[in-house]
Amino acid sequence: MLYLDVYWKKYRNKFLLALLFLAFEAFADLLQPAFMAKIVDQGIARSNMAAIWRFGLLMLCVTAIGAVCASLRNILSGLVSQRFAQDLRQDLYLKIQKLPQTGIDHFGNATLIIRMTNDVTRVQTFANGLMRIMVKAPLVGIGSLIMAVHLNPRLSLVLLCVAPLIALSIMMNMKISYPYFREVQQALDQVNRSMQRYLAGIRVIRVFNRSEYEQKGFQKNNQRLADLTAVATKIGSAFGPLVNFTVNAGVIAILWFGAVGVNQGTMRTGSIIAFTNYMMQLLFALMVVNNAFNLFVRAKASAERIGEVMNRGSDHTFKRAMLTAHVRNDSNGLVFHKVTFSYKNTEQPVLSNVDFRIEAGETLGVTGPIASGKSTIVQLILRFYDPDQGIIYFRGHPLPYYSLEELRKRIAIVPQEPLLFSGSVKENIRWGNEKADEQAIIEAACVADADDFIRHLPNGYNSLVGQGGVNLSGGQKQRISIARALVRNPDLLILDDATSAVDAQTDREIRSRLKEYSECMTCIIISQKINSIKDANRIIVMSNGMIEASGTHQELLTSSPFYRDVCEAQMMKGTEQID
Ligand SMILES: Nc1ncnc2c1ncn2[C@@H]1O[C@H](COP(=O)(O)OP(=O)(O)OP(=O)(O)O)[C@@H](O)[C@H]1O
Repeated sequence: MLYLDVYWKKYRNKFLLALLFLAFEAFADLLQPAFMAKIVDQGIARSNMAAIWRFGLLMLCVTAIGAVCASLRNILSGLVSQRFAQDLRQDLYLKIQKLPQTGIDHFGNATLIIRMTNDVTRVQTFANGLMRIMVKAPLVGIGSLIMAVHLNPRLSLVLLCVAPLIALSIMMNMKISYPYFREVQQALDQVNRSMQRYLAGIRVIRVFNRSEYEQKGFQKNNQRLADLTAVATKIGSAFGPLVNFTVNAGVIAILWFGAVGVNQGTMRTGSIIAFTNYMMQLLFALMVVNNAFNLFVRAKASAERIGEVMNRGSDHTFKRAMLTAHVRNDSNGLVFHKVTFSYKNTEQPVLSNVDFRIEAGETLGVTGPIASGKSTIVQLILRFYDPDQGIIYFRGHPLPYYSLEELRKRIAIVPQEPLLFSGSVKENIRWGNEKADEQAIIEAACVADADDFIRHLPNGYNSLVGQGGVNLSGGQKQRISIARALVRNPDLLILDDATSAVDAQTDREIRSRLKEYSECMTCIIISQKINSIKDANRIIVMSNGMIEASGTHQELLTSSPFYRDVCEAQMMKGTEQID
């Protein structure tokens, strides 16, 4: 948990100051039974009012100092723990932003959310507790022990028997309950995952009448969370009464021995009262330590889960210096050189020995059956993943030559599922390039054949789009998404099935405008629609992760049976006339 060092260094001084106030507070608590003994033995027993006043006032002063220290410590502990949690959440957010796709796949969305919220809160609660009570308890406990031994060494033997028993039960508590708290957090992840799944697919679930089925899945996860929490809490709460019982037995033993001592004239009543008080303070301290261990095991489990994310390395390496040796001067576009790749959980390679090139300003069409690896090509270009074998060159350099930011600045993608955010249409387009001015936005919308429909919206470019673009049709969303990609002025534009929801006429319109828009922009169009790719300089036909055929539209009509069949099928459908 080395990542916590940063926060320790940042807040160490304030933390230690809070502990100093806490120590004064503990000291004030410890003095009180001693004053009380003096009041009883020197004041009440001897009817000495002056002694009662003197020790009474001293006791009040010490209590007041303790109260001021407690207030200051409260202010500091609140401040430090909140700032610490804020920093931790912020850093975790930044770390998640920088995690490679393999890292995101590894954790999953649900657990990342829980780690950022619930786990951070647990660590914060523990840090706050440390400054409020957890450190005070051992101080008061040890102080009580010292004062008690000082007051009556013989009676202290009782403490020596009780204390190890209590320490033993606290250690057992920690050892037994720790694994359960880790499991509780994992179960919470599961509950979150079911909820996320439901919300993501809410429309489909309702249409298919599968709400009950989904509810059962949720119920199962929820039940597991409740069961595990119950077990973990039971274990924790079984130890509390055990500690309580042991200390109370100790108190009774002290009262019994004390009574015998008073009868024999070897002890004074005030000392017995003070001794019992110290014993109670020790009891309280040990109970707090026991609770603190409960909080500690939870916080430790949470801190480890946060640490797993914080310590996850970046798979991406920025190797500009190393890779200058690999420069390819023969191409200024995009080159896939014998690329083979599999996802972590796939046995067979998803791409095998894929080899193609497109020059700057050219258009590459990619087609092929479902799951043939078309979108995976895009994932590799954007470096969400790196190839297992082979090299991808962009503008003459292997991809790792560029920093991720630099690379992605030069590329724009229109994904299969357009993602719009709540805000105006204009804001959604400008999201692609915050420096884009009004004219650039309109120009991009015109190329994407979106200008016309946007102007017909109630407030034109200022019309509001709901989260996810709920108030727009699929085709409208796709066109705004294309405009957003264009305002980036990318060197490479990737359209991944980006016009699947627009009609053939609009599709043709967009393609012809794209050609005029930028002559030097390289373009990759992935599509099952032959019309969308037929004008490309080169088309590759993917099959089972391999390039089955490549060439121009005319060449493929003779060389690729798959391409020819798809072409004929789309012509026969009538709706997709190949022009
Ligand atoms: N993140 C992932 N993890 C594991 N396997 C994946 C992942 N993404 C895709 N795959 C698998 O890789 C294979 C190729 O998927 P890909 O999305 O590249 O196909 P595609 O040709 O684009 O398909 P489609 O036309 O349906 O979009 C599929 O078998 C798919 O299950």
